[in-house]
Amino acid sequence: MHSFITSAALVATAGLAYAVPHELVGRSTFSVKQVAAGKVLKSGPLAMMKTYNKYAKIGAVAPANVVSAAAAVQSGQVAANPESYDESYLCPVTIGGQSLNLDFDTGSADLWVFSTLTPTSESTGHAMYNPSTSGTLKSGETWDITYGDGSGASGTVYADKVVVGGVTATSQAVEAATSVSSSFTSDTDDDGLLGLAFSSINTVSPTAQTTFFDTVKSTLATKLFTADLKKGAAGAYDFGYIDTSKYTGSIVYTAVSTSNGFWEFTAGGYSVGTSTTVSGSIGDAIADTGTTLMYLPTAAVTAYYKQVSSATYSSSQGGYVFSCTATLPNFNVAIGGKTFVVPGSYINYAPISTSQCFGGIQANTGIGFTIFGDIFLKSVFAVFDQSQTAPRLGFAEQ
Ligand SMILES: CNCc1ccc(Oc2cccnc2)o1
Repeated sequence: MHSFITSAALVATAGLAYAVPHELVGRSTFSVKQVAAGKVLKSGPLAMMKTYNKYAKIGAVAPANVVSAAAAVQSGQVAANPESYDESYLCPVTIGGQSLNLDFDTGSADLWVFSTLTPTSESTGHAMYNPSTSGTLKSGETWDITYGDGSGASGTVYADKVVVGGVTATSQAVEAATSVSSSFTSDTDDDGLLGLAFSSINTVSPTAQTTFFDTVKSTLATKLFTADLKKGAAGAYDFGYIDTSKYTGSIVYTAVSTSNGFWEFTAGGYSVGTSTTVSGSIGDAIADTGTTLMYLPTAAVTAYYKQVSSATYSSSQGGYVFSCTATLPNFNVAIGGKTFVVPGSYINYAPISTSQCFGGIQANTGIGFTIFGDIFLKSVFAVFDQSQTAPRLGFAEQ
């Protein structure tokens, strides 16, 4: 049981003079936020530091052990800056004190970067990690990754200090690229990826490495991170806490299966536009910040574009396209018993000609599961939560 009285008592026993907090003088009753018995908040030292800081002006000084205990508890926030058309979101990260912009990807588990080991013909225009400054080679370890869009990279592995929004991994596996595919070379905003899926799908061989989140999670105030992506504007990833100002209503949680290494869950019924007819269930899906679009079961895709008169499947473009002047219906999906709305305007992804636009909803044919990519995630506030006995996903309206 953690309560204000306890903290005040602690201040008293610490032999410190303290005035009765002014907001309590003369009051006979006050309420204190209770924490369920037995739920030990990792952020107890943080709470104490806040008390000491609050009364520093009247001389309260935190004992050294409280300072160090609080320092061991981390949390932080990093901006998620959209590329054009929100193709991906890039976040500033320092590696061995060197700054790179990385694509945070909840659909993969490798932290890899352009490096001084990448051929110049493949790395021109990118920030590069130089492992010789402070990196420690993980001898004999290599990596090789291929993504759903066919892009990929490979290389060798170092250990170095990685800082994300003030959260520090003192010895994080940093995968330095010795080869990258053309779509990475040409995307000069993107200096690599920071995987946030489960470490079971990390590609380093012979010794799989932990993701940045798995490396730091035991030091976080709460073992979770949140994604607050936005349409055409900077959002943020928060590590170690939930910022309640970033969403409206309540967060609903849904169970996660980790057997494929993804943040995999079961999405419920869907509907198109204002129609309330639930047209069946979406089913098995992953929450993937590293995928730009939504890839849904063909039945849902057909139902959606049936309501867009100019829509047609373009085999040359490899997806559904429609007139850029089309008024698109919302796409609604139930998760954890709550219906989330993807605004129709979010589903006009980008122009492909003077008159045709490419759909933000496409079919999951050949993928094997549904992907809720950035088109969905920028419509919600998402919680990637390992603070409970089993991992779970949380979603709220933003
Ligand atoms: C667009 N191709 C290059 C590129 C940027 C980010 C990624 O990585 C991906 C691609 C698809 C799914 N998940 C991560 O590839």
